[in-house]
Amino acid sequence: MATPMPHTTISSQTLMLLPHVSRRRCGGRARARILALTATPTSASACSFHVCATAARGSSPPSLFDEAFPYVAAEWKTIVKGWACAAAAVYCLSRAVPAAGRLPRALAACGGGAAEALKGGVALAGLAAARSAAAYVQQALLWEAALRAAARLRERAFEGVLARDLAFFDGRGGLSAGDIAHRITDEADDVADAVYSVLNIIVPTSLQLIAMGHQMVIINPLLSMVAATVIPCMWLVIASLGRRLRQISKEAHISLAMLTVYLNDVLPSMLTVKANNGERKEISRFQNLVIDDIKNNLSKKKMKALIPQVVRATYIGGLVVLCAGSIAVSGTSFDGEGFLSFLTALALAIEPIQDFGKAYNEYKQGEPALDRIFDLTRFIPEVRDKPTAVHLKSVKGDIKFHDVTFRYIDGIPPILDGVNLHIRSGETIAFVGPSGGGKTTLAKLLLRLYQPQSGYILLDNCDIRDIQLRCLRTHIAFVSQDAMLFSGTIAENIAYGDPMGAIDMSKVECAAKIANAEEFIKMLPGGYNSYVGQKGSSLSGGQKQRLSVARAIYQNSSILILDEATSALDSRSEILVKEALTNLMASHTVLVIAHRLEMILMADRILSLEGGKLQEIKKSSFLSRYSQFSSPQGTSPKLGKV
Ligand SMILES: Nc1ncnc2c1ncn2[C@@H]1O[C@H](COP(=O)(O)OP(=O)(O)OP(=O)(O)O)[C@@H](O)[C@H]1O
Repeated sequence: MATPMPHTTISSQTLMLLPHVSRRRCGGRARARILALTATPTSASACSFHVCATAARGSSPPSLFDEAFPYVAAEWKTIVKGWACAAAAVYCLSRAVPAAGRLPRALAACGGGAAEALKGGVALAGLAAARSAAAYVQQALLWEAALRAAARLRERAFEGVLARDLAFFDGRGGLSAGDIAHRITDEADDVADAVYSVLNIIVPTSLQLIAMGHQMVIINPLLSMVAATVIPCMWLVIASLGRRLRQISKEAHISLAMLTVYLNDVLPSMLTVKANNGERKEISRFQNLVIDDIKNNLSKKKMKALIPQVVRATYIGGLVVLCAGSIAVSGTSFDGEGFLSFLTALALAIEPIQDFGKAYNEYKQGEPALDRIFDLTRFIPEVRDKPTAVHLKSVKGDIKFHDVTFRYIDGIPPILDGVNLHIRSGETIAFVGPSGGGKTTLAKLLLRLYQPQSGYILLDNCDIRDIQLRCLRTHIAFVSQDAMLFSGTIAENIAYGDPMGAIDMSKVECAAKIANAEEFIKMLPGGYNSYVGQKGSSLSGGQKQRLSVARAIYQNSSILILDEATSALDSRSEILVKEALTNLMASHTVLVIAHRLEMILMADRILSLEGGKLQEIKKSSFLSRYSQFSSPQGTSPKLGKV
């Protein structure tokens, strides 16, 4: 007998798509709340390993820089090419500085040496053009690296979200779907901006600063020292304003995130809004959020506008100091040509200093976004694969629950209280009981969407914790009450279990036929290629349900769970689907959670789940107990929550 053990991997198979309503630029939410999250990688990427290894060691969490480094380092080839272009651009610039200083003399000598002046001008123009071209390629390459790094991070974050336990999506994870979508879309863009700025300052800006500083020192060391006093002043100003900008940016991020979350909530609920005349109320809620957003965003924009002005003012102040310095040293061998070259070099040195400031600010703005994205990946799921988990090629469908006790939240009575159950291979079991009795929960435990607090479940005498999650869920087809469909075509929805682009159309058509969906599909203009709209919004409840049944049939699993799978069907459709299910029941282990008498009577055994306890009901006593529900027309009566 298998014993309860901790588990190991992840499957995203059963997770629903996150609604995506997103806008550019959003960021922080209360950090304390976010830090409650945790995550583990599904892929063996270097980045994932790094984070997990640290988590496993129980050491202090890695710094943001450490976490982000592998994503950026993966783009090293593009970065090196970009930096090589930067070096070329700086080389052109350093050649242009003395050439600029010589130009006035060449122009003054125009009368006697026009060719000389032309040569100097052409050389300068050539250097400027070469510098522009190199700078352009440098920026394009560094942007490519930054965007690719952000895309990797985005993928990793989504992977992390899919690896989360289902409980995270039940609202106990502390994050709404809108917030998650926002982090993965908009905030990843903020991270790209920050990465670009940092890449840009590491080499191009530093090189330019060093090259121009070098030029200045060659021309006039004393004056260079005077000029150098301007740099720390500017840097102090930039740093202090940057800290303030980070705080303001965080507030702006929060207000924009709240707006996104709100839209994610309200847009999919339009039916309820309209049916309840909620439009005015929603407009005023939206306006309040917009006002908040404007206030915070405006503060951020003002600060961003203020910083260059302050930097410029410091720069001009510095130049005044420099002029005074130049007067003080006028007795030295500082000629006009040297002075012009010096000023050119100084002007070109100021540019990278300003870039340092901009990059610092960009990084400060991107920091909260980076933190929030990594928060999606910092966790270890409760339900995961053991390293020794096995893959079962096929299963017979023999299921045993041993003393299974489960509650969603600590401190409340268990939903399942020491449940023991043996379902033999090929059996059909109907689960009945009051609403909220725990029927769906029982099915979810079999799928390992949650972890029982005690007891264990065996599939073909193998503890389901010892079976790879992907494998387990491949052998169990689940038709949920919600008949969840995804944006996409009918064929894509039926063949959801297959990888993208690997749809077996003959299998799709066959599944649709068995599920009695073929008739309505053929009436659609695009047939199997018709789009179903967001969450299948263009289809009726019964049509969605038939597609869900078709999806389960397509999966061709040994175990079929039908959770009120026919509740939205009319009696004619129900009869047809019932016939199809009768055929499937002959060759599958079927768990039916049903409220319709006919569906219940199709089962070999009827089990009632109430107060956490399972009890078998004989068909005869079940029939006599509920005979009052029999429909006069002979169609399947709905029992309600029995
Ligand atoms: N994700 C969840 N988090 C917390 N409690 C939950 C969650 N899902 C279900 N519950 C609670 O667990 C209990 C059992 O729910 P379950 O969906 O299993 O009942 P059910 O018998 O299938 O009900 P119904 O027949 O109405 O579908 C209910 O009280 C429900 O409120």
